[in-house]
Amino acid sequence: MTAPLRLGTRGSALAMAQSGHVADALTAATGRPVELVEIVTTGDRSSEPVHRLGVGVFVSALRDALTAGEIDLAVHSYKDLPTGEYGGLHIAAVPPRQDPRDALVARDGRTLAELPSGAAVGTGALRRIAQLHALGMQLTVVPIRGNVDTRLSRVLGPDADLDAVVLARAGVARLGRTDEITETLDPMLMLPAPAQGALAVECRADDSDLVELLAVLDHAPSRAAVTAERALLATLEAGCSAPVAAYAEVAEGDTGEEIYLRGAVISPDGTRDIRLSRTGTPADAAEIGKALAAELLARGADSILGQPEHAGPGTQQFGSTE
Ligand SMILES: NCc1[nH]cc(CCC(=O)O)c1CC(=O)O
Repeated sequence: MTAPLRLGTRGSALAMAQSGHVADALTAATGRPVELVEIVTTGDRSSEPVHRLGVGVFVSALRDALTAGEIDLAVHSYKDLPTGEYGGLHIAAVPPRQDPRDALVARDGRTLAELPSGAAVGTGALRRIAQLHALGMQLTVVPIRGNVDTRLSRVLGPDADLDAVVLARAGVARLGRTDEITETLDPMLMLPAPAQGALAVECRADDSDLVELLAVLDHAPSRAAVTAERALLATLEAGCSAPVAAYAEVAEGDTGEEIYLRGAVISPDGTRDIRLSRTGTPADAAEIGKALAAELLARGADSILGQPEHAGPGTQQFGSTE
């Protein structure tokens, strides 16, 4: 009998759901048994706000375990991965992406437009804070952190203290709680984070049998979309944590597959808001992302990104602040 593949995962409900989903898909496609191995990360142990820690802390323990050979593969929320290359590891599959949009969970089933003036809306990511401010509504934006259940309890629990929270629809869906969503936010208003809703299945680059095996889980349109969004982020990043949003859609056009990429850079107070888009073919995903980033910079994104007060200590080496 073949030894089970060891899939390293964080212990959070979200990570377990994602890892379990990939493990099942892999077994279904290849017949190989997969065992989940829980890895505790620095991020799980800390109570610091995520925008200070950088989400890279959730990732590095899994990558260390992969490098050390303690596990064979790891499943990450793609948007949590730093944009830089990680030596010796390879993203062998990007499975079909979930709905990448953000979601509102509000009291009394309210939508964004129905929130009362002064409503307290909780969210963690600077990207969401900035876009909530940019709406120009009379909202009180409250920075929050914690896992998806904790954030939902700020609205739904017995100790609820907020009128609404904004979070990734995919995370809520993976926990089976889509019924709690009162509005899925239009990307025109709330452009998602680069790679939101996508997973990355990673293994050692020299584990060629596994690289080949995991390819069955790869979904080309999802990979192209994520490639465009992350190329945009990487180009803009330059060691800064200002709010960057990007969303690529891949669809069948008149002349074959087309990719439509939207990108935005918004100042945290919402007063400066630069949004642009670009289309092309999925094969050119990375170039489209870089080109759109360059256009954003040319339209003034550099002056938003360059403001040092937006780069918290310790955030330099981490891409996403989601
Ligand atoms: N911020 C952390 C995080 N990382 C991945 C997800 C779930 C959604 C996804 O896979 O993109 C979430 C929760 C959220 O942003 O609400």
